[in-house]
Amino acid sequence: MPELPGSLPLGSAPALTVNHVTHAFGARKALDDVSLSVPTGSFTALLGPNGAGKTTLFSLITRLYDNRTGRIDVLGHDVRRAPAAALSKLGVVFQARTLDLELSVVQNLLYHATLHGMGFAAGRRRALEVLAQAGLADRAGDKVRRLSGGQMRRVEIARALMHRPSLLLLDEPTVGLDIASRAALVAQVRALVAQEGIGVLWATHIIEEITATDRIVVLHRGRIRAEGAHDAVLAQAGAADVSEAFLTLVGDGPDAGAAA
Ligand SMILES: Nc1ncnc2c1ncn2[C@@H]1O[C@H](COP(=O)(O)OP(=O)(O)OP(=O)(O)O)[C@@H](O)[C@H]1O
Repeated sequence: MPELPGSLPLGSAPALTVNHVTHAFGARKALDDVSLSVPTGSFTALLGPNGAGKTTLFSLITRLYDNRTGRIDVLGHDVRRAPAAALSKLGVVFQARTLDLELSVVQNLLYHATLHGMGFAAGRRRALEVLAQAGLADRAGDKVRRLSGGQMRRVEIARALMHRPSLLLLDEPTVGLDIASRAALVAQVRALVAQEGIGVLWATHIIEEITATDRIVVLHRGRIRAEGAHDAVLAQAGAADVSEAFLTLVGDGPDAGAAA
């Protein structure tokens, strides 16, 4: 079978499928019958305003919360029935920073490698590889505390890639970064999609981060308002650009949430 650059076989399962998932906190539904997919080799932007349900969705995919309705598959593995197989294919960068500031960059990565059952030598080799990919090979021995915010984010992405996941989730990774750091981060992740064929779900409310080759999922008040290729979402919203589509789909006007 032909292979994508990241050695994912063509025709393999999507990196992520979410089918009819609902999640409530008390009486409030944070997610309401949500279905979406992230093909391998795609950059899928999950676009939603504050409170849309993006973090709740990530918490269900990563099994911080248990999905009691519907089904979530990572590369064809049901996260409920086969959590070990599903989580082994999943890399995550959470909204809050989770590096140990007092350890070196490479120590942070090796800690993650150990959690994934990698031996020391293999872990070290892979750490240097992902740091080189992230343009941070020369910072491997530095304490994380000495890095800039943008560099820390890039280390977190490198760490998430240590175990060669097929799906990478990033929850508003550019929050608090300046424009140059934001651009470097987006470029790093787009290169991964192009070169390694992984699927990326990138949660954001920053429209400038989205390009015409992306897939877009618009989430608002826990419901999917649109999903598809960039141009298809614009056509569905009758919009000339993503900003206009976003306002039409999540605004408070008469057309808001027409798909709901
Ligand atoms: N632990 C919780 N307990 C109660 N309600 C919650 C909890 N977590 C989230 N919610 C509610 O669920 C809804 C979705 O929140 P969520 O954090 O998933 O949205 P979000 O799209 O990630 O927002 P943001 O962009 O602000 O991070 C909101 O109404 C929020 O108040």
